[in-house]
Amino acid sequence: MARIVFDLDGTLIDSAPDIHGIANALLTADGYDPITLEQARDFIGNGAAVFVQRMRAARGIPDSRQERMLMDFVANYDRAVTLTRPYAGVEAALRTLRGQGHRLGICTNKPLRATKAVLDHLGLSPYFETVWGGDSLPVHKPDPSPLDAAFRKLGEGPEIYVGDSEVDAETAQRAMVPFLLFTEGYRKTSLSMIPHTATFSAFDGLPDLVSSLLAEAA
Ligand SMILES: O=C(O)COP(=O)(O)O
Ligand SMILES: [Mg+2]
Repeated sequence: MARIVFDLDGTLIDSAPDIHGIANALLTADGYDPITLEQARDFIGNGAAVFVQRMRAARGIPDSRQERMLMDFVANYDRAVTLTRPYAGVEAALRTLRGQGHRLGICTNKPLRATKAVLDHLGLSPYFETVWGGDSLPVHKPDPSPLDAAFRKLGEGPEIYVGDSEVDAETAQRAMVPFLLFTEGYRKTSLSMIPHTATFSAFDGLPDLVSSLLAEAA
């Protein structure tokens, strides 16, 4: 049985529409033009503070506004769940993996409260024994500490990290764990630029991919 840890945004859930919504509420309240959904998607992956920095850069908003905008962004984040959907086949894949005895966790750069709120809203919380957010520790991905911590909580057994981005690939490398790259998320570069053990484009293929990876390693 393996310990399998998942990234969240762009991996298990398509959350960009909700994050786009909070971003534009902040921008328009201050008289700035909204950003596009593509921009919002591109800004996700390094946590809330970097998202707000990238959003400000796109609209020429001075650094002095960072702290206030980040506070407002995070304050609205827990309620930003209504437009978010799991990718096709996610829940069935999680159920299968759990049924096979694997132990599952989350390691995301999303703030922990917002992470728990969206997992609860989508009914996905029961699948995960441990959840680590971007603010669970003083450091976040690509620092491997939260990923290491998630694996420690899941006990013993082979480790696998599943994610969608350059940040996740670097985190897995630094933690020295195999990395499965979901190709349909929010990555910014081509697959060949992102170190990975294997890729997958649909969740119905994930349980078999995990089985073959574990068989190879055995
Ligand atoms: O950047 C974020 O806030 C979250 O992104 P992640 O779930 O892909 O780590
Ligand atoms: Mg991601």
